[in-house]
Amino acid sequence: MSTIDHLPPLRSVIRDHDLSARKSMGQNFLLDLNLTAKIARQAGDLSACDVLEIGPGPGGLTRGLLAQGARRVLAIEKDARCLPALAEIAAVYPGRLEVMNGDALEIDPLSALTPPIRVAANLPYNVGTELLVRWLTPQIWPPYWQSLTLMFQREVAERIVARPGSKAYGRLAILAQWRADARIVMQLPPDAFTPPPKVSSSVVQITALPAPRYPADPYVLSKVVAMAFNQRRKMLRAALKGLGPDIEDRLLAAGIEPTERAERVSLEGFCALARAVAAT
Ligand SMILES: C[S@@+](CC[C@H](N)C(=O)[O-])C[C@H]1O[C@@H](n2cnc3c(N)ncnc32)[C@H](O)[C@@H]1O
Repeated sequence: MSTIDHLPPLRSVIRDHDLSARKSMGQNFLLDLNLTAKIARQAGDLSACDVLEIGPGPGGLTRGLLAQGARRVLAIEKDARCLPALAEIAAVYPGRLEVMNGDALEIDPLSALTPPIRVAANLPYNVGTELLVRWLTPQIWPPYWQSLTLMFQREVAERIVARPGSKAYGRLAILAQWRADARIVMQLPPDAFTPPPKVSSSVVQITALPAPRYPADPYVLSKVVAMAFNQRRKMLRAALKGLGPDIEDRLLAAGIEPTERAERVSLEGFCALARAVAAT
């Protein structure tokens, strides 16, 4: 049986290329091409975009992104065993799929991409959060990406879209929602993957805003938020005392009670605090 792109079904690809899943590589493959097509559609209009994909594996999502009309896909895959399968996809989409073999934590793909850029990935769970934090804390505005369409374990997805007052609210929510709209667009049970992971998964759609929601220096905001949530049970005047002896005045200038705890402070409040700290 062949699919719409005239490539073999993913089970055959895995068998023919001997791609037995490796836990050490965070390999939980999506073999249902209807599902990967659905995730690719969540990424929006790809026709004018370069798409960065991390961890294409046997290429299910890659095929979805290309069939969806992506101008070009740059895929970074650590496991060299996947390269022949990906080369077969590249042959069906001439000039539109480039694969880099290596660790996404060590490769900076920016110079190889032409804006507008979207990122789409069924991320290896062991590196997903670290990659997201990097994408959320670039040195420049606007971010180099228009959108991030990313699979995470459900608990991490909930941290990205969390609101103040919830246990999930923290650094990920603030960094994501400061510069983007973030929402969960799909939920996937473990048995959607081969092999099934222990946890459920969610696809998060993070769409860059034309400008940050509130003014703040990204470095200062990042630092303040990291410190505040590092000791999330402490009052802010204690958690942030490393920012200087006058931290209580800074908190008050931002309209925040020094006895407040980080998880009850809104995004707007943290941006005001970043401005008050930067004014030192
Ligand atoms: C959860 S699987 C997803 C595979 C495929 N995209 C799919 O949806 O079926 C994660 C993929 O990321 C790759 N990977 C793991 N760590 C990586 C890293 N540090 N850099 C790049 N790829 C990595 C794995 O080899 C695997 O192919």
